[in-house]
Amino acid sequence: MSSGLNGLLQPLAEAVTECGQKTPWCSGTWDVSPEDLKLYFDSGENYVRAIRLQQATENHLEDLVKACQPATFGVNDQDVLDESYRKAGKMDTDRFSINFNPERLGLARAIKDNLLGWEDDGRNIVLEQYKLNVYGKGSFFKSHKDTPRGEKMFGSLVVIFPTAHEGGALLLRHDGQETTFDSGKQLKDQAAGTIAFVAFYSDVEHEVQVVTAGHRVTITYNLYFADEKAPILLPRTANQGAGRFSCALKDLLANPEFLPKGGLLGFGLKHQYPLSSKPKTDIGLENLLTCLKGKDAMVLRACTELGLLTSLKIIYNVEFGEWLLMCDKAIVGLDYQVDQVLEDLVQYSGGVAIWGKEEVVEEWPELAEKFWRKIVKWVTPMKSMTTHAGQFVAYGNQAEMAYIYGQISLIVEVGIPGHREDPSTIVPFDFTKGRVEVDDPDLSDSRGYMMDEDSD
Ligand SMILES: O=C(O)CCC(=O)C(=O)O
Ligand SMILES: [Fe+2]
Repeated sequence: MSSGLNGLLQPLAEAVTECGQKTPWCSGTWDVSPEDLKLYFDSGENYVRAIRLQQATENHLEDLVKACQPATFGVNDQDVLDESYRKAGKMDTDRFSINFNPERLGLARAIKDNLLGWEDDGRNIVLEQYKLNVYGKGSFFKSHKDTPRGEKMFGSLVVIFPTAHEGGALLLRHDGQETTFDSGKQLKDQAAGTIAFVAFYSDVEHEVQVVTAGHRVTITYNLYFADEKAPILLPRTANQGAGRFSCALKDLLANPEFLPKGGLLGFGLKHQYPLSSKPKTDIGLENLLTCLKGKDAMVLRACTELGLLTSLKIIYNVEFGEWLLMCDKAIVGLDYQVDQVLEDLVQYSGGVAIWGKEEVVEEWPELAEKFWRKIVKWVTPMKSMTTHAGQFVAYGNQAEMAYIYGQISLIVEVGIPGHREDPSTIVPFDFTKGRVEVDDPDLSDSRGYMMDEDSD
């Protein structure tokens, strides 16, 4: 029976895979006027200096280096200066000023269109100037993810100014995809009034390779979704993949053999999203529905358009992989060493068990009877997290742990044939009636609550 269902889900799963081809970054060069490249900065000696970046000499740039402070980075909530991990100069926004404005120059618009695929969409993004950095000879920044600064933050923009440099390429990695952007080479043969830029989603791991000559001067921006009232911010451009997914889903819902008793479909999201890490906060995941990226947004849009009820959930892998628990919010601040973790989590988070390990369920059927309330059919592999905080070290560009990246799943409620958009028609799962339709999940992808943002 379950293999029949798996067979029916195959075209849907393939359609999602196909939509994932778009890269989670975009890059290029942009022409600007000489006036945009005039940088004013606090020399640290009670006067302000100005340099024209497009014609700055090595001496000018050395003055800029002297006015910078060594760049630190965040390891969990500690601000760390460690020049074996990050060697660069930084200047905070209150110490410099520049005419260059990505919104006025149309760069913000291009990023919205390219990274998010939001051409024709009236809604918007907001850029926040974050820091100026100077990477002189020997400077670098090892692999990290930019620290999330709120649910609405979805990415980063790095603008690289036309000062001659060699090395210092930016390496980007995400989910098996990888690219390198060598700004020194990109800018070398361009007119003096050209900048280079790279924008990427927040969960992209990246590193700056060693600068071997010259100075690489950058300004980084945090990218946010604008605060919109509309419930869903989604790409409007119907790309081919999205159309195919939508058709596959429509066909499936029309097929009476598909989930004859109704049920839950699960999509492990491709991207990670910022979750509040404040203990015992009651922040649900609904807000993140407006912040989905790339193909995650596409799946949500298609399901919503077909009238299906959707929600975001965190799947916790608890008690060393013995149970999977589906929760509406992130769980922070509980003592995870207690024996009764399953019961605690159900009580504090309103979670429900969606799977139990066979041996455990056989030994404690009363637990399964009490907690096992739902089953989920996964279209894209489930993304689960363990609740063991402190197991991983998070390397970010800032010491801040108000938000940490988490793995989230989209759950779609599918009613019985003819009433697909009515979740109340779903025949409740009853553990005592057997495990027939349950596949064992692949737990190999379970991650710690604090995501591992590897250091090498
Ligand atoms: O300069 C770059 O290309 C990236 C810098 C970076 O990753 C950061 O400041 O967090
Ligand atoms: Fe970064």
